[in-house]
Amino acid sequence: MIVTEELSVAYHGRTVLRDVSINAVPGTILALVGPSGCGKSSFLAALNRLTDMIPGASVGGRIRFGGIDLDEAFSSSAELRRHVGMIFQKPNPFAMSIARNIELPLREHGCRDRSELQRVTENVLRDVGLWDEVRDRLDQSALELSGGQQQRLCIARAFALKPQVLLMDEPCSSLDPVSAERVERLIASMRGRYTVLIVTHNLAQARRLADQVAVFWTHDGVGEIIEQGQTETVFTEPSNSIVASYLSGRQG
Ligand SMILES: Nc1ncnc2c1ncn2[C@@H]1O[C@H](COP(=O)(O)OP(=O)(O)OP(=O)(O)O)[C@@H](O)[C@H]1O
Repeated sequence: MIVTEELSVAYHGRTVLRDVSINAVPGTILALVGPSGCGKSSFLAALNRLTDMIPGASVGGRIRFGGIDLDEAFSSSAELRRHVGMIFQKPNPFAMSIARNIELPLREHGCRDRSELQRVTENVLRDVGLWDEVRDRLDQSALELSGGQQQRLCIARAFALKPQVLLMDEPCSSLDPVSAERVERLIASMRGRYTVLIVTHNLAQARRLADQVAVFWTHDGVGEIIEQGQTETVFTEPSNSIVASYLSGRQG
C-alpha cells in the first residue's frame, strides 16, 4: 500500500533520516521501533506530507501509494490526508462537540446530508467502542472526555473519512494503562481493514500488535533502518547484534 524507496528527511540541511525503504503491506500492521531521536516521527510526517508544514524540513527519495508516486496519487494535501490518516501521541480533538468532531471533516469533504452525517457518526463511534459512552451527550464538548475517550474519538474521526492507511505516533503512550489497553485492542481490530504504521516505544506492544517490525537506529546522528521483517523473526532471530541487544532490553 505504502512503499518508500531511499527516503530521507533533513531539517535546515541536516539529514536526520536516510535510505529508509519499507513496504507497508495492505491490511497489515507495521511497527516502527527504535530509541528516541532516530527519526521515526519524521518518517511518519513525511508519509502524509506534514513535513511540508515544518519550517526547514525537506524530504528526498520516493514514496508510492498503491504503486503510484505520492505527488501523482493525490492532487492536494487534504486529499492525501483523507486517504492517509494520522493519530498523534496526545489526543487532539477539536474544541467543539463530540458530534461536530466527526461531522466537520465529513462536511469539509462534501458530505452535507444530515441523516448521512448522523449515520456515519454513530457507525464510527460504535467502531471505536465509544457510542454507548457518549450517545446521550453528543453535543457536549469533546474536551470534557477522558484522555482515553479523546484518543478513541480521534481514531473515530480518522475512520469517518475511510482512510486506507493510518499513521499512529505513539497512540497509547499518554494514556492510563486501562485506556492504553483498550486503544491497543482497537488497533489490533484494524488488521485486515486498514494498513497501519505505528510508532511505539513499547516493545511488548509492538510484538503483540505488529505483523512486521522495522527497527530504526542512529549512526553519527543520522537515523536509518537496521533491521526489518516479520515480527516473530525480528524478535527471536534478529540478524543484527544491536537489534538483539535492543529488543532484549540491554541497549537503547
Ligand atoms: N522540526 C524540527 N526541526 C529540526 N530538527 C528536528 C525537528 N523535528 C525533529 N528534529 C530532529 O530530527 C531527529 C529525529 O527526530 P524524530 O522526532 O523524528 O525522532 P523519533 O525517533 O521520533 O524520536 P522520539 O522517539 O523521541 O519521538 C532528532 O535529532 C530531532 O532533534
